[in-house]
Amino acid sequence: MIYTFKFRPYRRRFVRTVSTSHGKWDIRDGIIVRLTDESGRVGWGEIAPISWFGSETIEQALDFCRQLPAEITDETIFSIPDELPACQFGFESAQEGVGRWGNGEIGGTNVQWPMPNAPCPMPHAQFSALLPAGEAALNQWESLWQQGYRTFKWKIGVDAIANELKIFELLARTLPAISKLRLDANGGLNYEEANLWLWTCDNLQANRELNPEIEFIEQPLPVEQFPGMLELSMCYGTAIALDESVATLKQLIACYQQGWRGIFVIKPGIIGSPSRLRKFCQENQIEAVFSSVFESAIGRQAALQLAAELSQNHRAIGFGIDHFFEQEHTWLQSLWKTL
Ligand SMILES: O=C(O)CCC(=O)c1ccccc1C(=O)O
Ligand SMILES: [Mg+2]
Repeated sequence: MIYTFKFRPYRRRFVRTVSTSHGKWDIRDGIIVRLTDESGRVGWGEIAPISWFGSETIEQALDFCRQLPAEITDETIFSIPDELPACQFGFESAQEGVGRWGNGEIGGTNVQWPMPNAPCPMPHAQFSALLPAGEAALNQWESLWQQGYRTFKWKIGVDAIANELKIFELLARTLPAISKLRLDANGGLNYEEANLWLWTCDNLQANRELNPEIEFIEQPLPVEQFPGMLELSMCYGTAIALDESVATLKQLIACYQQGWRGIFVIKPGIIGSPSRLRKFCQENQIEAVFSSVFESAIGRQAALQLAAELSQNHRAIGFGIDHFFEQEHTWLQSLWKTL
């Protein structure tokens, strides 16, 4: 199959700054990809790298798109190197999506426009909502609760541990006991701090009827300290989820082979080839939690499709939708006009 290929870089500002142990993040840079097959059917894809997380940079992704010819084939798509995992995802999901996008009308013309024709592929999905870091979490959870969220994620390893433990205690006391809380350190703790967090969580779980369930701590230690996380996972009742350590499929397979049987956070947007992820998940039963990379509705559609196919558990998926960017719909429409 031959496809006409077009792409368009974008830049969007988050409604609220995202704070992690890596610092502040205000702007999401990405690339929208459009493939048109010989019969005129269109497929949309999104490349949304996070280089500090282990994917290629936006510049590398742009260089790759720029050197491609105006017509590409399946072979082009399936031979994108592993060094460009966000590109593998963007192109492969665009290719898989050819013909699956809805018709709409913009300015009186009928178009295959970049909105999914199916609603969310997970009608009964439970989504997790990201709380703001620090004390702001204490004022924010309630409006998210009213929107229907029951699982929350709070970033730790951003401020001094003593301050965060105080806020955590307040947060745990305020959140309804039927809610779930995930803590995400983004690799920002040292071994002692990770022990202290896990110990605190275990203690809190001794009073389960009074407190929310602490579902897991995500990536407590830096990627290089895999043995430390393996050890910690055997010492506490509170679970550990690997995230940065399993950013790409190659890393995920390496952690699995080194004996990790805890939770794997899968960010489809940067993991690499969706078809190879599918194959791995079908051959190996892993406990996966799917999560966003703050992509637009285009990348989200493909990521949720994969989550629907591959997650075989009760865990909420980390796509706090509709509160990261403003005016998604308008943005998508204007984007269509330029492609
Ligand atoms: O996983 C979620 O619940 C939301 C997404 C999220 O936290 C995230 C989004 C972009 C980059 C890194 C991360 C992260 O999990 O560390
Ligand atoms: Mg994380």
